Amino acid sequence: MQIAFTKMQGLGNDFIIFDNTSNSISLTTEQIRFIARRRFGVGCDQLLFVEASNKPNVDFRYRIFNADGEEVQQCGNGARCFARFVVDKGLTDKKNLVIETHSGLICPQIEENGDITVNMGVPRLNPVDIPFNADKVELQYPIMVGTDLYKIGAISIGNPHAVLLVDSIETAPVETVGAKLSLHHRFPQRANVSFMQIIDNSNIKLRVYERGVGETLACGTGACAAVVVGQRLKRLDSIVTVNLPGGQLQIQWAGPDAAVLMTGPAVHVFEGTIEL
Ligand SMILES: N[C@@H](CCC[C@H](N)C(=O)O)C(=O)O
Repeated sequence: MQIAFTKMQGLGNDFIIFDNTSNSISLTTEQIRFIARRRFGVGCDQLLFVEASNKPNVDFRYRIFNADGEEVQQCGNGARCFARFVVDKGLTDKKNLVIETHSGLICPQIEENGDITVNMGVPRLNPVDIPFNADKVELQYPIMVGTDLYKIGAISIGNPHAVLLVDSIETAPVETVGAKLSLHHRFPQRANVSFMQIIDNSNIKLRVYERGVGETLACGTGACAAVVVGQRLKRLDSIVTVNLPGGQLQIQWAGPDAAVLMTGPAVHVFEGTIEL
């Protein structure tokens, strides 16, 4: 079976996108892992499926699979690539979209300069909604990783995140502590783990160990999570430039009950077909 796909990237967080508005492509976990595997398959961090929505006033449905084959709820860089894809493919001529995901609606808007701003919804801090094992909402939670004690912000941007503050992004223990926290028993659905160095009130550096992938060059929801945690600690302003290994995102959050807005690029890389 030959399947057509589009390769896209947002700050080096890369995606294989399948158009299921006129197809009914269904892949097994093994096929997803094969496609995502670098050097053996096409290679990507996530696979995205564009589908029609049957909800009123909703333009499309968006499904996301991590490279390990697991379906997840949300993806920030993927949302921008999704919006660029549906416009470039002529599936819509709208500049403001409403997209259904497993964790609610998100609203991408195509900017004049080609960047895309996505309303990622209101961040969820209640432990039960993340989900994270804790009795009440705290700014930071103490958590043991082996014999070491860390403090994390825990938050959902539609998907679960832990955020740690570090003095130096270069020496942050992303592959070690990130991997362990991602699988920590207090996150029953596992977590994405961000390491944030605060440069000043409106600039941070960030590296993210993504659930189901490992460290990526950028994570949009991780950037949103870090800015909300930094603001709640009164360390960040309402508009923040997030410097990730793959480039910059602008994140805006006006505080409790406000939605997080993420602005950044989405880039088409190539079209391909794969034999499965
Ligand atoms: N790269 C993404 C997040 C993708 C999903 C994540 N790994 C998860 O398991 O929740 C982003 O840009 O937000």
